[in-house]
Amino acid sequence: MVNVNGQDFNLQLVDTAGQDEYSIFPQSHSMDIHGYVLVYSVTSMKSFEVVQVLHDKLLDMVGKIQVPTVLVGNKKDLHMERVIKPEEGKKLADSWGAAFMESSAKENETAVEVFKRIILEMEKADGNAPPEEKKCAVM
Ligand SMILES: Nc1nc2c(ncn2[C@@H]2O[C@H](COP(=O)(O)OP(=O)(O)OP(=O)(O)O)[C@@H](O)[C@H]2O)c(=O)[nH]1
Repeated sequence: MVNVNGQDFNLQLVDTAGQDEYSIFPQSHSMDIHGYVLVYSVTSMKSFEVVQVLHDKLLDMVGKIQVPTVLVGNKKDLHMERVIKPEEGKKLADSWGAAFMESSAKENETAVEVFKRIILEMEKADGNAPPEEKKCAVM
């Protein structure tokens, strides 16, 4: 349960644990997903490339030019190992019309913030529909 602007949202999360950019989407094709959180590591160029492939695939899959998405650069605590600048992440997110933030799994706060941001993105896409149906699925 996440509270955004005084309203409670029941979030159902679908994790893609262990899948890569080649295997990820066919299995989840039929699921009712409202928003996507795409996470890369600021310490890995490869992961930054992978989220771009994933984003292309997911647009193909849903057949839309834009879906509610938050791009997250994780591991921002690893200052010495950083290879992707915040501006690069922001630029990519802007090109998708997505929200962008950096996070660290070591900070609870930023983890909660990710879920608040995706709810806001889903609400935006929904044109701030009336609050009858507030069940969301996030992948
Ligand atoms: N320092 C630091 N380490 C992190 C952070 N997030 C994840 N890790 C570490 O990175 C490793 C991989 O994390 P996972 O959560 O398994 O990554 P994943 O991409 O979900 O992996 P799969 O579920 O197998 O796809 C673990 O050792 C985590 O402890 C972070 O924000 N900071």
